Amino acid sequence: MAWPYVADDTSDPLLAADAEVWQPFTDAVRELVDACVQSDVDADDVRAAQADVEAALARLGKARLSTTLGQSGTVGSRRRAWGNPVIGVRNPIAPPLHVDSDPAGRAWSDFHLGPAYEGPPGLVHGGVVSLIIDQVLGHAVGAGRQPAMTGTLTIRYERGTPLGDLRVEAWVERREGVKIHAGAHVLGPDGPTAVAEAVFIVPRRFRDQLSDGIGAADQGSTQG
Ligand SMILES: CCCCCCCC(=O)SCCNC(=O)CCNC(=O)[C@H](O)C(C)(C)COP(=O)(O)OP(=O)(O)OC[C@H]1O[C@@H](n2cnc3c(N)ncnc32)[C@H](O)[C@@H]1OP(=O)(O)O
Repeated sequence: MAWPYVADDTSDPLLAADAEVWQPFTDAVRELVDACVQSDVDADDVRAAQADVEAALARLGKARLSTTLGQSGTVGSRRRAWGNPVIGVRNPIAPPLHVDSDPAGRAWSDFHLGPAYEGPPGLVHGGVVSLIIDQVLGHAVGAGRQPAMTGTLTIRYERGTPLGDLRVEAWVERREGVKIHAGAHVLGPDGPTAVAEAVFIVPRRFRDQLSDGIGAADQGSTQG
């Protein structure tokens, strides 16, 4: 089965101009989400703000994309990730994370999670921890330029992850044919809060793209 991408030949300057428009808007909506969980104004102000939001929704609803953002670009298009819930330029649900990676199969990000991500009191929701780990593992595995999807993700929550400034690190451990074994952890002020093991799988539909050598076990390297 082919990926459901629609051809997107938007030029880089047009993409950059589009990002300049959407980035500040998305930041403002993210602040709106924060205000939604933190504001302590009275009922009249809440109702007035609701009317303002509904007016904005009417304006934005005048035109809609015919596909999701992820489906709207070719494989190389940066716009594909704009709707991503961890890193997306156009997704206010995303914290967002800026993820760095290197070709050796490591990825990392320093990020901040506020009250919109709370699970237990003062702590990050476990599903959000998992979301972030999965994404950054994807960057570590993807740094080897290998299309692969999370097959199995196991997380041990060592202790609560406090809201605030955090770091996530992920790394490829080894390859076994179409399986890529990887690890990750989230670091809080007092050390690791969650530790993960994952198996990524090169999907059947991408296997004909396997470069020579990846088919054999290749311990400790993401280079293919
Ligand atoms: C920019 C970065 C973005 C990153 C985003 C973060 C990454 C993600 O969240 S991806 C989304 C979440 N993951 C998914 O939706 C995956 C859903 N699952 C699938 O699509 C498929 O089951 C898939 C691709 C994992 C495997 O399917 P398929 O390619 O048909 O595998 P298949 O040929 O049956 O099996 C190949 C090998 O993998 C193993 N395997 C298959 N599925 C799994 C699995 N889920 N876990 C572990 N091993 C598996 C098989 O046992 C087999 O091993 P062996 O060769 O030793 O017998």
